[in-house]
Amino acid sequence: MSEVLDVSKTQLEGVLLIKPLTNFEDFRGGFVETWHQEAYEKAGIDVKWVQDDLSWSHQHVLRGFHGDWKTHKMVCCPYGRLWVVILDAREDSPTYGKSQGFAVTMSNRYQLFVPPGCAMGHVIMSELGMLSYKQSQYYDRDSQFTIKWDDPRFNVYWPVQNPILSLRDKEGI
Ligand SMILES: Cc1cn([C@H]2C[C@H](O)[C@@H](COP(=O)(O)OP(=O)(O)O[C@H]3O[C@H](C)C(=O)[C@H](O)[C@H]3O)O2)c(=O)[nH]c1=O
Repeated sequence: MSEVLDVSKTQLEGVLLIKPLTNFEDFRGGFVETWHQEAYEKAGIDVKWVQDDLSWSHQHVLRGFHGDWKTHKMVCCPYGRLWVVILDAREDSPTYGKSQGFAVTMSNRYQLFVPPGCAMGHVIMSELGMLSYKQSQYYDRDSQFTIKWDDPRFNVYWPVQNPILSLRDKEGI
């Protein structure tokens, strides 16, 4: 049975920070539940996930910002240390244009619940970093939007100034 979730609001409308309390560690290693339907429902998070993803990157790789208008995401870091930034791209949101960064790491086990219309970017702070995220919609590249990591309109803080980027992220296309 899962422990009670520690769910807190963030500076961004609808984005939640979750600190799973099943942080079990012993001399062998550790264990954490990353989803428990009943416990998350009790915490007000009731989403049917249809896809689970793992993305791994080398130090200072930055992926994003990417988002779409339909998909909820549940994000965590199974390995390494990430700096994850969520940017509210919803023009009708009270926090439109605002961003918030989070250290999401294997050791803190933090999860982020990200609603549609919020773009996500992350940069790897460890030698190797893995992002794991659940999606409520199947991947559809054509329905995604991209915002440049350093778009001057949003003045986002990043702990890395010269990240390693894909062409898509370099061009913001
Ligand atoms: C997202 C996704 C990608 N792919 C394939 C498509 C490409 O052949 C390859 C890499 O895709 P892409 O370069 O778009 O991946 P990222 O730039 O890391 O972006 C993706 O992963 C970061 C972490 C995000 O946060 C984005 O939401 C997501 O778009 O994986 C799939 O087959 N299924 C998928 O759900």
